[in-house]
Amino acid sequence: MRPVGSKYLLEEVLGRGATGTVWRARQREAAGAEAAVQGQPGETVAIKVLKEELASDPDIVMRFLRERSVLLRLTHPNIVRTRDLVVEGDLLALVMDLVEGPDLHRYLRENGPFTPVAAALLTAQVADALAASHADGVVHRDLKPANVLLADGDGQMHPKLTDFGIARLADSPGLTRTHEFVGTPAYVAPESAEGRPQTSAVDIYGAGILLYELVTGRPPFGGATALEVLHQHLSEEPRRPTTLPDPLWTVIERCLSKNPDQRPSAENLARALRVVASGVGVHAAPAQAEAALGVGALLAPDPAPAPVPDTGTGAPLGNAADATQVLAPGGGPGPYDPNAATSVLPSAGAGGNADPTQVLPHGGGPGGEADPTRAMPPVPDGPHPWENQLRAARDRNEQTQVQYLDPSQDPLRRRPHRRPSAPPPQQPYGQGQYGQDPYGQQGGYGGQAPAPYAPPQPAQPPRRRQEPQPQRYAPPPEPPAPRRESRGRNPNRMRIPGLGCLKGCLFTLLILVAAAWAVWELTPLQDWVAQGKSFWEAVGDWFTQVQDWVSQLGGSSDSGGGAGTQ
Ligand SMILES: Nc1ncnc2c1ncn2[C@@H]1O[C@H](COP(=O)(O)OP(=O)(O)OP(=O)(O)O)[C@@H](O)[C@H]1O
Repeated sequence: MRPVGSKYLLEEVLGRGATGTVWRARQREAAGAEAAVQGQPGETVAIKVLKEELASDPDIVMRFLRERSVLLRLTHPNIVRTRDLVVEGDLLALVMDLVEGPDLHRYLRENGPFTPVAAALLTAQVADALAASHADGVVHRDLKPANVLLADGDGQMHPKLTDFGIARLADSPGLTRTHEFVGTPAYVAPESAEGRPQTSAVDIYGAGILLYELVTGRPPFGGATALEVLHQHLSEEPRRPTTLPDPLWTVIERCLSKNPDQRPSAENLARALRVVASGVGVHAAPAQAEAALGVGALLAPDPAPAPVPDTGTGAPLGNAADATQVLAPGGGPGPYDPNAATSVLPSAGAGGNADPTQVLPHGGGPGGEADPTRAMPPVPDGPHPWENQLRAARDRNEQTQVQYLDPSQDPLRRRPHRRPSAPPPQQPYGQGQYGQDPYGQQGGYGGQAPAPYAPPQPAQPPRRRQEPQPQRYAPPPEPPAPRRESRGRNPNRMRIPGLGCLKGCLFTLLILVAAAWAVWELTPLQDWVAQGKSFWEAVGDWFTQVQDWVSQLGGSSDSGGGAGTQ
């Protein structure tokens, strides 16, 4: 067991991230007055011991100490409380409340996507945490499922947001100067990816991605390389899962607005998500369903987002998802592994020779010598290589001519097998699965299919109130394809020539006989013609007469012939 300061003993590793290792630890004695929570001897805590590279960077140590008061005062039921910060020699550690329970990334991986109601309620609590921190001027910038711990209590799981301090450490002047980023493309907001100024709106974007991932099992943007993913954040719209309730999609779309000024505040997001959760469930009353459909009205753009200081010129990619990303120096995109852990994105530093294996600046400039300029404030030195790479990628995209193509002229669309299959009919909201487990998991690991929705409530959900929706390109409707007439083929493939005709003749004969019988029996005809004989007797007589007549004809012709020859 290793001591941390004089107050804590590390017992067992709980997990490792890109910025450090988290330990289960025990308190030896009550912490000093500077700690937010003094604690009791024997109490169990979690301690994140930051990597040596961080701990040995004077900038980071300074920032760590400067942020102490901010981190220690951040208290909220949905935020993992930081109890103490320890700086000792080369050791930098955050003492936190120990959360017994998995993180959301692991939970999602093991249990599959959530129902819309459960996802909305869980994200609402994350938004509560963001609202509290934003009100305090703290922007997380590293929102991702791995940073949401699920505390187990009363058979329910309470999401708790953690790692608040880490993104702030990444703001270290040392980091910005050497152009190294801690972050993961899957959760990065477009403005962060472009190195534009960041505000609390980056957390709202992260919450939108998290919500999308909760209901589908994966974040909306993926790709073979980190650059590809970042590019999608900048220019692609997320694909809507077909069975997602309209109100939930409205929330996701607003959070994922490319323009940060269009995103709602965390407080409004939390409120909107609760309205959605109560309006799309199976037990929703008509008024609740109506309110959910009008959720867009609650998602007005945040008029005063909290600014993130010192961002805007090659700012760190503060948002990280669940993928460790290393971009090769010189801008070449490294391999993108969306299932790895948190990200460190070194890029070409001065001279373009950043070490892609280096997690964070170590000791100073290349070569490891201490950098004498380190204590100085960051100097913005032109656009960050990331910006250049992304702009170049975007320019390439813009050069691609996108022309309107008449769908009837589109050879692919005309091929029936290429026509996209008609989307399944949108089912009414309300999934009765919430409550199956604490968070209404849908089951099926990583399943892309969102939860099937229960049949409508007795009352039909009222019509959607018209919301000003962002304009999206909608291709002109295709002319309906002519219906193919069924050829009505007999499944019996053997064909007998003339069989159809013969059947027709026999059928006609049968009808004639039946008609004749009916006329004979039902009219006085039999009395007039055959002295009351029945139909069949009369027919038999006629048949005999015809037979006699034919044989007489034959006999007379024979006798005639014989006379001639005599
Ligand atoms: N307060 C805590 N209580 C219990 N477990 C924790 C606590 N904080 C973190 N953990 C666990 O420790 C592990 C590592 O955490 P850490 O924050 O280092 O990982 P990460 O979020 O994947 O990486 P990063 O450093 O990039 O944020 C995670 O699996 C997490 O569940």
